[in-house]
Amino acid sequence: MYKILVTDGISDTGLKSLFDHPHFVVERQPTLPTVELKNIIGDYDALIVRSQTKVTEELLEAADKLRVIARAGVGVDNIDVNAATRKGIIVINAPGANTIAATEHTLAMMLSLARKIPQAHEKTVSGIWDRNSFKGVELYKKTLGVIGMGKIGVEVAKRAKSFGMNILGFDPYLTEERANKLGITKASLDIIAQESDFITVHTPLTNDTRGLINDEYLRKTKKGVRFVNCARGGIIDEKALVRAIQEGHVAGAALDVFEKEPVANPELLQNPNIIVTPHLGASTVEAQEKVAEEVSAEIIEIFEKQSIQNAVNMPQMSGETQAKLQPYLLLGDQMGQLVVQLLKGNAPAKIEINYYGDLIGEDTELLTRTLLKGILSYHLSDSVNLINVLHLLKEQGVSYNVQKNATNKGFANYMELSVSQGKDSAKVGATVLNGYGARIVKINQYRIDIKPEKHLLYVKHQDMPGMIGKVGSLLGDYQINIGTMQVGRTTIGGEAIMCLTLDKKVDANVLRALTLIDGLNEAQLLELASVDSFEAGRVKPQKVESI
Ligand SMILES: NC(=O)C1=CN([C@@H]2O[C@H](COP(=O)(O)OP(=O)(O)OC[C@H]3O[C@@H](n4cnc5c(N)ncnc54)[C@H](O)[C@@H]3O)[C@@H](O)[C@H]2O)C=CC1
Ligand SMILES: O=C(O)C(=O)COP(=O)(O)O
Repeated sequence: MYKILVTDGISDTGLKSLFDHPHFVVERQPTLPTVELKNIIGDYDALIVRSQTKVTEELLEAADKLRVIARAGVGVDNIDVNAATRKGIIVINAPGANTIAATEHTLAMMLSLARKIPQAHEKTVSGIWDRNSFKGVELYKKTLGVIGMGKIGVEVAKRAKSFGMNILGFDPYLTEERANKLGITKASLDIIAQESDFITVHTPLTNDTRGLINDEYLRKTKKGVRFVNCARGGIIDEKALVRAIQEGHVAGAALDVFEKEPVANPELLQNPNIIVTPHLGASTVEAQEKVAEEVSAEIIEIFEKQSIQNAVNMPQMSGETQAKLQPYLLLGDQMGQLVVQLLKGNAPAKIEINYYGDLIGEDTELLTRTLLKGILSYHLSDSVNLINVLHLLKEQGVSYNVQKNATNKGFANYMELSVSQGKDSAKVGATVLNGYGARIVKINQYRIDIKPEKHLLYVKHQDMPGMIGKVGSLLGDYQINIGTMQVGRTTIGGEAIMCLTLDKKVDANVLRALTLIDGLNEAQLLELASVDSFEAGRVKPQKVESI
């Protein structure tokens, strides 16, 4: 049973799939301060929040079971994503689910700003019929600068066009071609400043966008410009904005979001040219159902199927790519486990991953993380997962390098994983054979062909007659059934290897007895996590014995 904690006001209808699911228990704590949240967070497997709950590093320190933080919305600036990543916690959001709500709110704010609707409403309900103080301006034929042409920016631009506005768009990802298709003009920030009558921001709050609209930028803007911010407080520097409005350079602003929420700054709240709403951009019935539905569905997928769609701290990839990579993921994890065991207890200092064949055309980031996790999980156990593996690798000072090779290794697809520590090194090569499944086809310098199974016996011996029989009969004496056996050698009569799949684990006595066979130099038991225990996030390999 997985326990889900829901803080902030999240739609019951949207959470229905979780409420109805037999494997999940949902508990609500909508108003708990962070300090108290810290006392209970240790009990939960997943946390669902909106923008109000601050998911800090301190809170996460107490979150020992937490595997998923779900943001029922878009912006994750209230979540310490780095701290979550270090702890191996997946952070997901619901991109797109509130796009229309935020878009419509932006348009509502722009129209309200242009026609002073909130000010006029307030006066009218107070009993004063004032038809002189609220002369507005039209949007028609005005220029709107849209900074951040992502999902919301684009929808705002489309709707503003229907008001007869001329649109200038700025976004590092906006191409000329896309701008033409949207019927807008791709512009620089400076051109937007010089030409816009209205400027609306739709970027996330990042180090780059904090204070993007500051004193210096405001000085470049056209006199009488009006600003809308329904994205994040802090993108427009509030002090600079108030100054520019007081000086009469900026005509007004409509703000839904603030540097500090709830907003208390009287300079903003009492300025007659600034209209405000309390972070309502996503607050529609439809958007709230949709964000909650999306994160609920994803939480179920993550816990039940280990499939992740919208993680902000994991590589994003299409369903098609995920499906293509699926057969390689378990194999990749097993290769990692195998190669580190071949280093005999040493932790690798360097890791080399090489992809060949069909794999070079794929987005292999997830596969790379899986291979690396397989390696690290041997020493770090289940504290390592696909989320924190790169961070842990860095922390351990292990370097890794990935190469995609155009050369062919004789297989339609092939991956090779090499690890080294000082003068010790180990290598495992593997492929997925169409119709036959995963195969380990190389161990160190030896070519072999084995299906990865839970218990493997790796033997180094002299290449001479009778060795296979001796190993086979000794294992038989101990009632150990052999599934498959493969031998490999590089020169006749030189050192050779045997790799056997066994039906059960062999103990140290058997390994010792094997090394007493004349000509047998080394026997090592290799253990792989079974298919059943493979989860995208966690694999628990056993430590190996080797003689
Ligand atoms: N007021 C509210 O209740 C809501 C606020 N939001 C906020 O709106 C913002 C935009 O959301 P979406 O459009 O869904 O996100 P999105 O990810 O689709 O778009 C963001 C765009 O900003 C662009 N960008 C990033 N840095 C930039 C920079 N320095 N200059 C120009 N563009 C830059 C990105 O390239 C991207 O295209 C987010 O901050 C989100 O949190 C979203 C929903 C509701
Ligand atoms: O989705 C976003 O980024 C929002 O800002 C919406 O915030 P909320 O979920 O309404 O607290």
